[in-house]
Amino acid sequence: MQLQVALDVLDLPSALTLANQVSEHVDILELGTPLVKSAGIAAVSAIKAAHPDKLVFADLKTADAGELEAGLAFEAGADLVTVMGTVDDDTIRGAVAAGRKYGKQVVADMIGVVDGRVARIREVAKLGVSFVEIHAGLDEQARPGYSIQQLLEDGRLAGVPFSIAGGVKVDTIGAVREAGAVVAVAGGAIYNATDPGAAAAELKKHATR
Ligand SMILES: O=C(CO)[C@H](O)[C@H](O)COP(=O)(O)O
Repeated sequence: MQLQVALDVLDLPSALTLANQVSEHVDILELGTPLVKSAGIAAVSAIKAAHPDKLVFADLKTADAGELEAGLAFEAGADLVTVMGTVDDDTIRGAVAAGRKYGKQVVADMIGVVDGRVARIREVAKLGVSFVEIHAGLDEQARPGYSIQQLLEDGRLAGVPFSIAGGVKVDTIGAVREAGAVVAVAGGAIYNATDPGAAAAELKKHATR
């Protein structure tokens, strides 16, 4: 299973610093949505230039004009982009068309889908995305009683390639791997750590065990 770090910081210098601290332990460097909104699409080019050996993931969370937005990120150097799993199928198809044009990958982000999630995961998988991100966002995670377990259960049931995002930590990443995820996404568990490099190394150990 690959490990993806979400660089959920708000400016490019902080993102470059964090990427330098963790890159040797991760497979995918994700520019979080707030970073792209704050620093712009040029931040994708800067991270790719600093880490050409890593996959760069632009978490655009595109909701419309899929081909146009995905194309912007691919043109800037992204290897993967996200499109929302809830949006019009043609938006997802458009992003996939851009992926084919650039030889890059599109990921459908299922944030906000709870009821009927397995059925929608199977539908979007048929639209040509590389994998589906089963995701509980930061707001959902903040609610009392949140557990990552339902994400894992839906991943097992869906029967298509999936990643998991939603507060992945050292004590849950083993279960993410056992559920069959192709990628585990970790943001807070890395960027909130006193030593982000050590935190990423520990997660990577559990991701590949
Ligand atoms: O996309 C995101 C929020 O929308 C985050 O980047 C993703 O949830 C990973 O961060 P964390 O591990 O802190 O949940």
